[in-house]
Amino acid sequence: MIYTVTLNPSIDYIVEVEDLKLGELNRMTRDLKLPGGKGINVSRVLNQLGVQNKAIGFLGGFTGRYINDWLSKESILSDFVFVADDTRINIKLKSGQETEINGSGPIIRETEAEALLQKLVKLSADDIVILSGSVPPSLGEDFYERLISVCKQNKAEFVIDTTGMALQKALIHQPLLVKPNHHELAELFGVTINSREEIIVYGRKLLEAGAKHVLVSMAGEGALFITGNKVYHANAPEGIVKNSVGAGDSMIAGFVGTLSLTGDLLEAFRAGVASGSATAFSDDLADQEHIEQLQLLIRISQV
Ligand SMILES: Nc1ncnc2c1ncn2[C@@H]1O[C@H](COP(=O)(O)OP(=O)(O)O)[C@@H](O)[C@H]1O
Ligand SMILES: O=P(O)(O)OC[C@H]1O[C@](O)(COP(=O)(O)O)[C@@H](O)[C@@H]1O
Repeated sequence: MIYTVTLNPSIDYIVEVEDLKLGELNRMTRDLKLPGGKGINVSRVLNQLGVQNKAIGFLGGFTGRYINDWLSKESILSDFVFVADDTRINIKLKSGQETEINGSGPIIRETEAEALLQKLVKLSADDIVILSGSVPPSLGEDFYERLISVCKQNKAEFVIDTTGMALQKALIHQPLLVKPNHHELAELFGVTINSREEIIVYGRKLLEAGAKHVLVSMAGEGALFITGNKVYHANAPEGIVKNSVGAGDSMIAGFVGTLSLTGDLLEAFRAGVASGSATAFSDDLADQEHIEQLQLLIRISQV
């Protein structure tokens, strides 16, 4: 079974304003409320791909109920810990450019944190746990380490998609996959990256630090897949970008879901890129038909 863990879910409130004027009244031309948070996005795309999975994490208040109801309607298995405080609302403002304003998240008590860890005590070596997104400040920076240690004790594989120290500390525990975008990769090493060659240099450092496979996504430029001593590039298909929120999460879903079904790393890479692009070209996340269409347009070459 694949588990997705979203410590900090969100309602993504997508707002379109034609010509945003700061300090003035602006009227929305369109708005959309979607369940969000990285692991939840991964679960929704895995579901599209027909890959059984269970979403866990923390939900609270009216916003948490909205997300829970949405997941039930899509028949996604879930088992969240319900907390007293409201799940956050993240603003995704579209006005020419995409501007994101993400909340810090609700207060999580130690008893609630323990309840989440308890949901993973029966993991086995056949399971993959996808740990995604930011950590609400009240949980403490080491919470991913606590989750990883439960995965390791039960010999389950884990994937981690987060930033900064939490990602750095996870590498030694040999995650199945890490997927920074090229900006996050540069930030992680405190450098500026100007070329594909430099991305490969820093991507390889993540392998050396312990990751089993590394995907570096580059939005419209596609992605690099770094594994063993090989590096592959995949183009991103051409299309009209509607909403790239969740593109990275969709890529993780496509990769891990396909790897779990086929065991084929390059097919997983292809499905990952197609899923990311299908989401970028949609208002909501990618659907199965769109992912299948785009897979036909992806060329993978060894670098
Ligand atoms: N503008 C785009 N055109 C085509 N594909 C895109 C675009 N933006 C994202 N994607 C697809 O989604 C993947 C992940 O996107 P990216 O923006 O790099 O991740 P993140 O959401 O984590 O920042 C890319 O590798 C690509 O396949
Ligand atoms: O936990 P964080 O880092 O604040 O990110 C949460 C946000 O990331 C998203 O999961 C989208 O992530 P990606 O665009 O990187 O795939 C949104 O749904 C959500 O608002």
